[in-house]
Amino acid sequence: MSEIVLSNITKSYGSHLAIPGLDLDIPKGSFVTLLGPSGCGKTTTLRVIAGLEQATTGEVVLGGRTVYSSRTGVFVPPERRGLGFIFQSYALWPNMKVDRNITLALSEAKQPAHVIKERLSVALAKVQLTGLEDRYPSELSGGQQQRVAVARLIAARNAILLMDEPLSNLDAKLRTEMRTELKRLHRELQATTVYVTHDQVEALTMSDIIVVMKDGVIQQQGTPYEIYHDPANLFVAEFIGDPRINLLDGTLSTAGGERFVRFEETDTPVPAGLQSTDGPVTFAIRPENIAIVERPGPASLAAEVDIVQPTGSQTIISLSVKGHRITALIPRFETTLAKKNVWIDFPADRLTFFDKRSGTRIPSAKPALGASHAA
Ligand SMILES: Nc1ncnc2c1ncn2[C@@H]1O[C@H](COP(=O)(O)OP(=O)(O)OP(=O)(O)O)[C@@H](O)[C@H]1O
Repeated sequence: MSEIVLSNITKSYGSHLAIPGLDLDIPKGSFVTLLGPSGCGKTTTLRVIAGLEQATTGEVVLGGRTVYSSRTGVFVPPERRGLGFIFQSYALWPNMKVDRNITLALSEAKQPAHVIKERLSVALAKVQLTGLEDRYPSELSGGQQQRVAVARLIAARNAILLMDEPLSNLDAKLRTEMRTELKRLHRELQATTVYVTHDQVEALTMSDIIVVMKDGVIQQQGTPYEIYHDPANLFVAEFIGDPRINLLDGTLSTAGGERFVRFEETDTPVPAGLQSTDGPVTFAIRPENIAIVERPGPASLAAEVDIVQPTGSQTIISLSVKGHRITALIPRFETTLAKKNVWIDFPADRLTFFDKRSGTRIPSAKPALGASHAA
């Protein structure tokens, strides 16, 4: 069942059309992330759902209730939409202590005192702030302030939670911890959550569904697996993944009933059923799918290792193949390969093909990668 439905939403700021026409259907209880580069319209979309921004045209339905319709003139203000939100700045009241910050909405909603007390103590315990309820926000660290904002969401028990880059002000370690906390929070509250970020790791680690946006237009909507392994176009392929996906120009050809992609005079088999005629094509391979081999096979390419960057459990290897820069990622700590000549293979079932002109993914009969997805 859908909890949030946006239909044909447009949003203009003066003559600037930030959202040219957006349809989005968010299932009840899901964690959906709006992901994209700065200025792609993520925050605007979230603010339209919240009612902090009024769309120029379209319709917003929350939990079956129309809260905005340009056709009928309905506009329900944010405080009556039954939402909880956390924004980049945690928006705590500086003049109120932690307990009041957490329970303000409950007392305004005239909840009985015993309910407020119980929800406060549960929320404080969940974010591990018990004992700090008498402090003012200025007496807390950034991470603790963040957790107060989370505690407020826990206490409010809204059916819909909206979060706009809530972790962006935190240091890397705390961000990783809070990611886990927010994911746990979502599992426990089962609230429909819309999360805005430009950080692909946050999107991949936390979401049920990722919506990738560019210039106010949805490029792809899918599970993290689909977005990572089956990008709909070159924009999505390049935006997701660190180190970035390798994009190469080749030529599709057919010989003896077999299909190949020719790249630097080497023919690599392509996935079965690739729906494209012979000719120029862009193909992509993720760094972790490049095989560095000791003995060349018929489709191996000679490469020179340029830079080797161990990151701990993995090593990023920058290679050069006849002047083309190619990045490989190997699952171990490696320091001995620098400046060596090696061979690399592109496994056929790991190649993704894109139309050179439109940048759209070319479908194939490629089987799903890896069994872990199905598990
Ligand atoms: N109040 C405003 N007045 C004019 N233009 C605006 C306003 N708010 C947003 N925009 C424009 O609308 C577009 C979408 O902005 P939005 O803030 O939604 O992007 P975003 O993807 O959330 O970016 P960021 O990651 O930088 O926050 C941008 O081009 C932005 O400049």
